[in-house]
Parts: sequence; structure tokens; C-alpha cells
Amino acid sequence: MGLSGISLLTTTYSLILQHQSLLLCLRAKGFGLDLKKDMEGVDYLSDERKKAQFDVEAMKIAWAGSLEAFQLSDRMAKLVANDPAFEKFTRPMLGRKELIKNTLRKAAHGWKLIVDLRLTEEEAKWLRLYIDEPAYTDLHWGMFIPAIEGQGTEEQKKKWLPLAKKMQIIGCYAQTELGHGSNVQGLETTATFDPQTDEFIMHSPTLTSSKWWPGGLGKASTHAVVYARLIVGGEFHGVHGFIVQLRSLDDHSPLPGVTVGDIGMKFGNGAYNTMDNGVLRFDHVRIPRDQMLMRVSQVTREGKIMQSDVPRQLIYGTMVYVRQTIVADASKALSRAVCIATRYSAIRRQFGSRNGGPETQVIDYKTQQSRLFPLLASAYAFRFVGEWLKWLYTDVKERLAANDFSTLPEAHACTAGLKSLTTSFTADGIEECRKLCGGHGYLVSSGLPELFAVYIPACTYEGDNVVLLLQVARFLVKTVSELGYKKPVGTTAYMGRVASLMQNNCAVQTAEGWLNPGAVVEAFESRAARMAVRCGQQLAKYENPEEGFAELSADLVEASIAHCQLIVVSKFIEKLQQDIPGKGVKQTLEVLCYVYALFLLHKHQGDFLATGYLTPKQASLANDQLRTLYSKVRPNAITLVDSFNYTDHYLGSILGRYDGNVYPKLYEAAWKDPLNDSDVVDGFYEYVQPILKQKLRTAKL
Ligand SMILES: CCCCCCCC/C=C\CCCCCCCCC/C=C/C(=O)SCCNC(=O)CCNC(=O)[C@H](O)C(C)(C)COP(=O)(O)OP(=O)(O)OC[C@H]1O[C@@H](n2cnc3c(N)ncnc32)[C@H](O)[C@@H]1OP(=O)(O)O
Ligand SMILES: Cc1cc2nc3c(=O)[nH]c(=O)nc-3n(C[C@H](O)[C@H](O)[C@H](O)COP(=O)(O)OP(=O)(O)OC[C@H]3O[C@@H](n4cnc5c(N)ncnc54)[C@H](O)[C@@H]3O)c2cc1C
Repeated sequence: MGLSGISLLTTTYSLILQHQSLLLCLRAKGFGLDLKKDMEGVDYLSDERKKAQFDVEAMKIAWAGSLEAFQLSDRMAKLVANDPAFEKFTRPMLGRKELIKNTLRKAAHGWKLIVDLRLTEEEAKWLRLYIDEPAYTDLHWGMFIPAIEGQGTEEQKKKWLPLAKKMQIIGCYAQTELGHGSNVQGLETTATFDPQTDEFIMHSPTLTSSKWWPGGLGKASTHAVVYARLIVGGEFHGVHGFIVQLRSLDDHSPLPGVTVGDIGMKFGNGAYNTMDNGVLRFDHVRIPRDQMLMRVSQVTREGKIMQSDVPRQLIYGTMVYVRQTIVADASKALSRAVCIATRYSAIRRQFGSRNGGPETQVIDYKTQQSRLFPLLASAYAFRFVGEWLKWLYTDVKERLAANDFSTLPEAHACTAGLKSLTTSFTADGIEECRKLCGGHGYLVSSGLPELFAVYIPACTYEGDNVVLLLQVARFLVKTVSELGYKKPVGTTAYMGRVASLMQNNCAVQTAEGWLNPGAVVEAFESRAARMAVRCGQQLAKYENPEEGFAELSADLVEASIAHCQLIVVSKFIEKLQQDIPGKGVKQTLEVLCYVYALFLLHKHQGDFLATGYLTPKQASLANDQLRTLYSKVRPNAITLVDSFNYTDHYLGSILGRYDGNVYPKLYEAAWKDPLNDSDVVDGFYEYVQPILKQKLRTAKL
């Protein structure tokens, strides 16, 4: 018997096992048989795993970034998965109060582990990721502490950071208000200096000045960094951050003049409802002068404003930091959804049975591949661009500490643009994964609805994605306008070759011609440069540049997307120029890199054609190559998602189970639903039976 014969037999056998275990379960419900007789311990995806053309263990390390990073993440994943305190199966069924209490309990348990096991900050971040439940601690560690670190003076850091890092105070980041989020300069909360008492008076003068949204504010925080209009001597001196105590450290009750609470339920069950997003109002609350974060500007005892050399934009610095972490998180959320959809697509079969043989695995449909594999490739692309962005941010942070602010504008543009690009794509990608799983994807037990609900606000928080792309556009327009006298550097260095990028057209003649990193990068550079220059030319027609910017904003957003996609493609290609050990690992990543680039080229071919860089024939050749690439991904699909090294606990999905034992577990889960606790539903006798028993008077009905 040939290899294909053996494989057919094994597949058929797997299928029979699945059907057997399903039958056992069905009988279990109907005839009282033992559910445990389902095929626990069988790996339904083992055939798929045997197809891998690369070393999976080495790919896990490439995905993690290094052996040490892999080991650390793996250790934290297992720590969480093996601890029953972090169970999350029932989360979507909990009422809000129970949900929040449950989250507080998990956060406390997480903190105990951090202290008892003396976890490093890096380990704590992975722990938080695998606990997989948004909590006030995210804002405390992710924004409150970074705000003090970035905007506080040495003295302020010395006073507040030890308290915060030992969690003797809990803080949040209170910037957004009911009336303003995007427009930070439009905030209305006031901080008025009172020279008599050497204090600031924090006040909420209007309804719309109420702080609204800050995570952790609603119920947990004792303190907040509050962003408010600084008023000294009756004059407005810009928006600044102030450390304000909100609740008593004894009994947690709000301090006098402070009104604080939760803003209410958000999208979905479980999901982001584990977070106490809050509302906050001040009625002339006094704080000492030294609680204004004073690295950027200082207010003296006499009420003088002193500006340091630090640029004002540093007040927005915490957002740069968090946007960078959000890019890294995008690859985690997307890879998680893709892992579920890929494993399930290999288990699910529909149509195509010949002579009584097995039906076709849905992953073998070309349409399924053309929807799924670009998402898989994007997860890898976002992972590597996130790694690069972390490096960029670390570099900027070191420079800022040494008062070198030269790279801040580029860091702002990159973090804003990539945050926008990766979160929008990931949110859409998770929803696509749900559809790729057909009906079962809509079940909460697939893990996808909650993942979607918890993820989508990433398109809004830390800057609405369109608002952020407009920030990138400002940066691009400025770069283009300065081309005559200033050499562009960093991610805009390609603009320095704008003349040739505008002139030279694509030279690719065959589908294979697209398997060339130079050709791919040049295509993306030309498209981005041409779109930015075109916007610049259009803008020049307006007398008032602001008016022109507003009028052309939709085109500017598209130019920003083109620029950001170029960054992701280039960073993927640069990654592949590094030494990546392991049999077949680099080659497989190369395939994914081309899938990512050519998928974008195909999706946005309108841009490439309209800018005149590509001919329709060349665009069509790219699509031909894409089809070939999908066939190369296919045998590696399951092991590519195994390389994310996600535990079943983290995935939280029956469809995405490592062993592929989907049907029995779906069936079993259904019977655990509280609705199935009794055969006759609560409310039947009151509301259904009377209808059944009614005597109809009208003949027509
Ligand atoms: C169990 C225990 C576990 C414990 C361990 C846990 C560990 C956890 C660790 C980490 C977890 C991290 C997780 C974090 C979770 C995140 C949850 C999300 C919570 C959400 C929070 C928020 O949403 S906070 C609020 C965010 N708000 C915004 O983003 C507002 C968006 N708006 C803006 O950014 C600005 O207002 C805008 C830039 C749009 C406009 O500003 P404006 O002043 O009007 O400026 P403009 O004239 O356009 O520009 C002026 C000038 O400034 C430049 N610039 C703008 N922004 C920045 C910036 N951020 N940095 C640098 N420079 C900037 C701009 O380019 C202009 O420059 P020039 O053109 O003048 O040169
Ligand atoms: C889950 C969640 C958690 C949050 N956590 C926090 C937190 O911890 N701390 C905090 O301070 N804030 C927090 N926020 C608030 C968040 O930062 C803001 O909601 C976000 O910055 C968007 O601002 P906005 O709500 O004012 O949107 P808006 O600006 O009102 O956006 C509405 C629409 O207007 C469009 N728009 C706005 N301005 C422009 C423009 N100039 N040009 C073109 N279109 C425009 C947007 O694209 C959008 O379509 C959180 C929000 C959410 C959803």
C-alpha cells in the first residue's frame, strides 16, 4: 500500500473514532452511558502534524523571539493553565457583580503569585496575558506607573513609584471625558493653582467634563493621574497630568468632593465587562502643588510657569508606550483566533465524499485558504513588526531619559500608525475566523465571540484608529514638504528616493518574479511614496493648509495605511535576513512573508494600478503566485499554529483544542449550560403552557 493509501486509512480511522465518540456521547445523554468513554487522549490532528515541513520546536523559538523568551512564556502559560483559580469557562455566564468579584479574586491571586514566586516584571506581563482577563491591574501597571515614570520629576518618582509598585496604592489613567476623548486639548476638567494655600483645585465645571471611561477607575483605584487644564493666575497653560487621591486608603470610600462610579455594561458577555471603566467628578478638590507631574512644565510656589527643555508632546508619552504594547498584543489576539479557525478547519468536513470515503476537510477549499492563510501570515507579520517596534520604543525611551527628543516624532507616527493598522486588521480578522468556523464559531464555547468582544475596543482606545492615521498623515505630509532640504530618515528614508520611486515602474514579468524581496519592497515603497506625494500636490492647491487637510483627509488616511503596510512588509523581510535556525523554519517564514505582501498587493491592487506602478498583468501575476503560495502553506498550517505554543486554557476554545476532539466536547459542553439543568424550563408553566392549553375562539386561526 502506498503512502497516500495509508494516510487515507488513518484519516478514515480518525473519522470513525470521532463518530464513535460522538455516538457514545449521544448515548450518554439518551441512555445514561458514561461520557468518559469518549476518545480522550486521541490526537485527531496527528495526520496534519505529520505533514509539517519544518521543525516545530525551532519555529516556537522564532515566534517567541529567543529560547529564553520561549521558556519564560511557556512557564507562565503552564503556571496559569494548571491553576484552577484561573478557570474561565463560566465567565460569559456570570452577572456583572459576580464577574467583577471574580476578576478581583484572580488579580489578587496573580499578585500573590508575583510576590510569592518573586516573578520579574517580564514574567508578570506574561502572567497577565495568560490569565486572559482585563483587570484594573492593566491600567495600574500599564498606564498609571508609566505616566509617573515618563512625566514625573525625580522627586515625584521617588515618592510615588515605590508605593505604586508595591501596590500600596492603585492608580488609573483618567484622561478621557464624557465630552472629549480624541481632542485632548478640548478636555474641560480644571486644575486651578491657589497661591494662598500652595494647592491645585481640581474641578469638573460641566457635565461633559466628567471623566468617563478610565479603566480601573470605577471601583478599584485609590488614585488617578488626572489630565486637566492648568490654570494659573486666571490663564490657561495647556493640559497636564495630576496625581489625585480618589478613595480613602482605610475604607475605600470616595474622598470629600469626589464622585466616582462605574459607567455600566459594555459590548458582549464577560469580555471587557471584567473591567471597571469609570466616571469621575470633582467638586473643588484640593491637592498639594507637588502632585502636578512636572517633568514638562513646573508651577513654582509663587505661581510662575517654568518650561523645561522637554517638549510638550511628552505629556502624550504614556500613549506612545501603550500603543507599542497594543501592537504586540494584536499578534497575540490574531494568532489566537487563527489557531482556533485553522485547527477547526482541518477537523471540519463538508461535501466531496466519493465512494463512501471521507468528505473534504474545509481547510482544503481554496476559498477557505484564501481567507485563512493571509490571517495566519498577518499574525506572523504583526509579531515581527511588534518586536521591531518594541526595539524602537526602547531606543526612544533611552534617548528621552538622556533628553534626546529627536526620534519622538517618528516614534509617535510609528506607534500611532501601527496601532491603528494592526488593531483594525485583527478585529476584522477575528470576525473572519468566526465565519471560517461556520455555525459553531458563533457558540461562546468556540472562544471567538468573547475574543472579538474583548478585542474590538482596541480600535478605539488609545486613540481612535482614524484619528491616529491622520496623525501619521501629518507626519508624512511634513516629510514630503521638507524633501528639498531635509533627508528623511528611519521609516521614511525611502522618501529620499522619491524621484526614482515615482519614475520607475514594476519590472516583474512572471509569477515567480514576485518571489523577490527587492521587487516586493519596491512595489510597496512606490505605492506609498506616490500616494503621499499625490496628497502633497493636492494639498498645495489649498490656500489654507488646515482646510486642505480636512478636505483630503480620506485620501490622507489611505496614504497612511500604504505607509504603515510598507513598514510591516519591510520589517518582515528584514527579519528574514537574520539567522533563523531550525530545519525549514526560514523557508516557511519566507512563504508566509510573500503571502502577507502579495495578499495586500492583491487586496489593494487599486492603489498599485492607480498610481501607475503596476500593470493589470503584473497584478494578475501576483495573484497567480498567491495561489501557489497557499498550496505551500497548506501542509504546514496546523504546525504553524502549534508554533504559537498556546495552551488549551489560553485558547479557551473547543473548536481550537490541541487534540481536535471537537464534537464530543461541544456536545458535552452543551449539557453543562445552566438552561439544561432541568428538562422543563423555568417560566414554562407561566408563559408557555397557557398558550398550549388555550382554546382558540376564532376559526380563522
Ligand atoms: C495580575 C497582576 C498582573 C500585573 C502585571 C500587569 C502588567 C501589565 C503591563 C502592561 C499592560 C499594558 C496593557 C495596557 C492595556 C491597555 C488598555 C487600554 C486602556 C485605554 C486607555 C486609553 O484609551 S487612554 C486615552 C487615550 N487617548 C487617546 O489616545 C487620545 C487620542 N488623541 C491624541 O492622541 C491627541 O489628542 C492627538 C494626537 C489626536 C491630537 O493632539 P493635539 O494636541 O491636538 O495635537 P496636534 O496639533 O495634532 O499635534 C501636536 C503635535 O504633537 C505631536 N503629537 C501628538 N501626539 C503625540 C504623541 N503621543 N507623542 C509625540 N508627539 C505627539 C503631533 O505629531 C504634533 O507634532 P507637530 O506636527 O507639531 O510636530
Ligand atoms: C474599552 C475602553 C477603555 C478605555 N480606557 C480608557 C482609559 O483607561 N483612560 C482614558 O482616559 N480613556 C479610556 N478610553 C477612552 C478612549 O481613549 C477614547 O474613547 C478614544 O480615545 C476615542 O475617543 P472618543 O471616544 O472621543 O471618540 P471620538 O473622537 O468622539 O470619535 C467618534 C468618531 O469621530 C471620528 N473623529 C473624531 N475626531 C476626528 C477627526 N479629527 N477627524 C476625523 N474623524 C474624527 C472618529 O474616527 C470616530 O469615528 C477607553 C475607551 C474604551 C472603549
